[in-house]
Amino acid sequence: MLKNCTRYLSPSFGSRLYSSVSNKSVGSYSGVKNERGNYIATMIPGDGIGPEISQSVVKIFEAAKVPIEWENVEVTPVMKDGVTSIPKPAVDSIMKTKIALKGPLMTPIGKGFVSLNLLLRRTFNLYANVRPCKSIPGYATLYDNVDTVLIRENTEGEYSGIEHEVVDGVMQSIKLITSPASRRVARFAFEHALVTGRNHVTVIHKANIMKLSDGLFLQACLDISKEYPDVKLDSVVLDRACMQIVKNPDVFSSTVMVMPNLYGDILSDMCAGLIGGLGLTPSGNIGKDASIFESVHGTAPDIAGKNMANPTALILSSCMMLEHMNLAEKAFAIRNATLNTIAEGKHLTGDLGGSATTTDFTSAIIANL
Ligand SMILES: NC(=O)C1=CN([C@@H]2O[C@H](COP(=O)(O)OP(=O)(O)OC[C@H]3O[C@@H](n4cnc5c(N)ncnc54)[C@H](O)[C@@H]3O)[C@@H](O)[C@H]2O)C=CC1
Ligand SMILES: O=C(O)CCC(=O)C(=O)O
Repeated sequence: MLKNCTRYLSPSFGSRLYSSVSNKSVGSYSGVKNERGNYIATMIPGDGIGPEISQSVVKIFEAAKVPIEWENVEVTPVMKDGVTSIPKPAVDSIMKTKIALKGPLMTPIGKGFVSLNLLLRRTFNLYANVRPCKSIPGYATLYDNVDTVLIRENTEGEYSGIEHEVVDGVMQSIKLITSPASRRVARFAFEHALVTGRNHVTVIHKANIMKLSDGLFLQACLDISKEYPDVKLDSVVLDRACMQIVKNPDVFSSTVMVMPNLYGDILSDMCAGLIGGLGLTPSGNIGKDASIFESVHGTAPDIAGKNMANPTALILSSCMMLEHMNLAEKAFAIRNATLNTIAEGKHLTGDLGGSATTTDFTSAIIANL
C-alpha cells in the first residue's frame, strides 16, 4: 500500500524528512512532465513579503536546475453571487497542475473579506496541514532539540467561517467538527507516522471541555488507530501539551501530533518560536487531488517591500513540495544549501540577528548549492 520510505540523510544535518505520505488514497502528486521534461507548478506570489520570498525560491530553483516551470497566478478576492471567491485563473491553474507554492495572503482583521488562505484550503479540500518544526543546527536558541511534526485538520473546526449575531452584543461562531473530516485527517496522521518511522500518533484535544466536538475528533482517531496496530496512539489535552513543549520539546520528537484546526494554527506558531521564529517554518496543505505548500508565517507588513524578509520558511516549504513530487534529490540539495548558509552565520537576515538582505541571503544559498 505504501511506497518505501527513503530517509534523506545529510552528513551535516541528519534526517529532515518533511515529505507527506505517498498513499494515493490519502494524498499524493499525480502530475506529469511536459514535452520539455518539466513539471508545471502554480506559483502564487502572495501579498506583503510574498513576492520577495517567492522570487528567492524561483532564483534558487533556476540555479539548482529543478525541472519545474512556474505558472504565476494572483489570488485576490473576487465576488461571485455575493460570495467571496478565488479568481478563476488561479483555480483553473491549480486544478491543472495539482501542485502550488504560495506566498502569504493578507486577511483584513475584524472586518472585510474572508481569508483567501482558508478559502483555497476549502476549495481544493486540502484537508491535512503538515507543519514540521526542527531546530536549525548552528542557529542557537534556548532549545537545540526541537523536532516536532504537527498535523492540523485544515477544512473545518473553529475556522468553518460560520458566524452570526444572535442579538445586539452577542456573537456566535460555530466550531464544526465532523466525523468524515476527523477520520481522514486521523488516517493521514497514521500514514505519516508510518512513512516517517515515528510510529506514534498523539492526539491533541480539549475533549474534557468540548466533549461533543473534540470528543468526536478524539474518537475518530481512536477508531482509525485500529487499522494501524503497529502505530502507538496516545492523547494529551492542549494546555498540558503547550506546557510540555516549552518545558522539554523532546517529549514530542518521536510522535506525530494531530489536532483540530485552531489548535494546530496556534501550536505551530509556538513551535516556530522555539527554533528562532516564523521566518523558519514550512508547511504543506495536502489533499487528494491537489496540494499547496506555504510558509507558516503571514505577510509581515512591517518589513514588506524592504528586502528584509527571511525566505527560509518558503524555501523549506518548496523542499516539502519537491519531496511530494518525488524530486527528493533536489529537495535535499536546496535544503542543505539553505541550512548550511544559516549555520555559517555570515548572511543572516534581521529576524535571525543579521543584517543581510533577502537577495544577499538568496545569493549565499545559491553559492552553497
Ligand atoms: N498562510 C497565510 O498566508 C497567513 C496569512 N496571515 C496574514 O498575514 C497578515 C499579517 O499577519 P501577522 O499577524 O502580522 O503575522 P506575520 O506572520 O505576517 O508577522 C508576524 C511577525 O513575524 C515577522 N515575520 C513573519 N515572517 C517573516 C519572515 N519570513 N522573515 C522575517 N520576519 C518575518 C513579521 O515581520 C512580524 O513581525 C494578516 O493579514 C494575516 O491574516 C497570517 C498567517 C498566515
Ligand atoms: O488566512 C489568514 O490570514 C491567516 C491564516 C492562518 O493563520 C493559518 O491558518 O495559517
